[in-house]
Amino acid sequence: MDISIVDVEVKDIRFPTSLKADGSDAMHTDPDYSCAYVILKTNTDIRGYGLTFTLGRGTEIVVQACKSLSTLVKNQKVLNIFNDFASFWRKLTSESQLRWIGPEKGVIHLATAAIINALWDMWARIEKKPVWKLLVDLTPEQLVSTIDFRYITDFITKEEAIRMLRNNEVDKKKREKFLIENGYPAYTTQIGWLGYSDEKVKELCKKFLDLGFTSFKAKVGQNIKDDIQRCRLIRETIGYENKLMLDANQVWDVEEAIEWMKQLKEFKPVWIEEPTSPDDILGHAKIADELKSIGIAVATGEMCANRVMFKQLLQSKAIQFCQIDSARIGGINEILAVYFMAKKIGIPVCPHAGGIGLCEMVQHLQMWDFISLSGTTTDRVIEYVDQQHEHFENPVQLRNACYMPPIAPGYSTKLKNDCISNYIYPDGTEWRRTFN
Ligand SMILES: C[C@H](O)[C@@H](O)[C@@H](O)[C@H](O)C(=O)O
Ligand SMILES: [Mg+2]
Repeated sequence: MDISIVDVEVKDIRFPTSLKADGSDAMHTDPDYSCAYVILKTNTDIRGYGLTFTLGRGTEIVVQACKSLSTLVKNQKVLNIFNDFASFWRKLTSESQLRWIGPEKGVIHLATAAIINALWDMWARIEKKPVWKLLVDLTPEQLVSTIDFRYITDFITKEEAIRMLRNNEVDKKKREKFLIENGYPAYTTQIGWLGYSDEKVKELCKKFLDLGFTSFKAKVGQNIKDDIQRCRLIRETIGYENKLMLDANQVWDVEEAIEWMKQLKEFKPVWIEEPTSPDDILGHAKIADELKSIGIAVATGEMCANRVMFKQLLQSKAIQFCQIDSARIGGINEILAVYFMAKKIGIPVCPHAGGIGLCEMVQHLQMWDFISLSGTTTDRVIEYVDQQHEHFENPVQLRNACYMPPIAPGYSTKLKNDCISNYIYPDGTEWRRTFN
């Protein structure tokens, strides 16, 4: 039947995570994990649920941006959108008045992600498949037709992307079976939030070792002495047979990043994440170049504005690990473009997750990548943080430190009704209690 979007609801959902320093890093010392949550209502029972991850006060601005963009979605026939998704995506990101406050970056692009994520959730619900399976089952032509290649054709073309998918079609079924049986490897950042005490860090390292984790990420960047002490503590607990990654969340200048990391080299971090401004492509390239000789790679992406920035980061070999974020750039359509570019240049994608709904979403994308595009998990892991999953109707499932493929239709983005009534800001029950 003809399904049309008749209404768009947008909600400001926040969790008081700063109270326990959950999620804290050198730059974001008191984050309240939050999201702008979008519900697309249709003339049928079918809905689409999407979100973008934000922090605290910023959420109200993203919510407003979602509302402004929603006029472009309202009264649309969903089949028209999905039959020519790239054109619809371009319409959303190119609206003549709204684009001025981007374009394709910042608040307006976060809002685009929330709406686009809701559309993919709806599409998967209509097809009665989880998003990863929807992506896997689309023909190469259909999948690539969802991507707007504007600004990246100098690096990758539609035809090349289709060819990449074709070349990998042979063993798709085998890989899907493998994934269903074994899941996809995860690493945890839970051990290393900057505001945690040493005792808590140690305790969490042990907890996640017991759960079978072999890769861990810790926050650094506020104070070198503390970093050395913290890294020593972590290495003493997890040993050198496990992997350690470090994350500075953009606090350093370029030279400072290089000097700081030289002082942490004895701890053998696999990568330093976000060593400097997310916009400084040449800066990242310089850091990567300088740290290569001491075996430390550079990773970034959670605040990379769009596919153009990713293109340049990849082209200039400024990163050795590409961290897509399901809520930062304009949703799945644009993220697929980044996966194709990363594949072309041979850089592994290790998604950023942890924030509200990010683990739930990125698992779908990385599973699609494994089955349909890269065909491997070598040098690839999905971030995992054990926070706020209980609020989702279909939360992530981990077994032996691996994400197990979601089964329920959709993008795993639907929040429970209770969660909304408790955490909607500022009137939710939990917030009223906190204020009192
Ligand atoms: C404020 C947030 O918790 C960030 O620190 C977090 O997303 C982090 O950069 C990460 O890589 O998980
Ligand atoms: Mg990070």
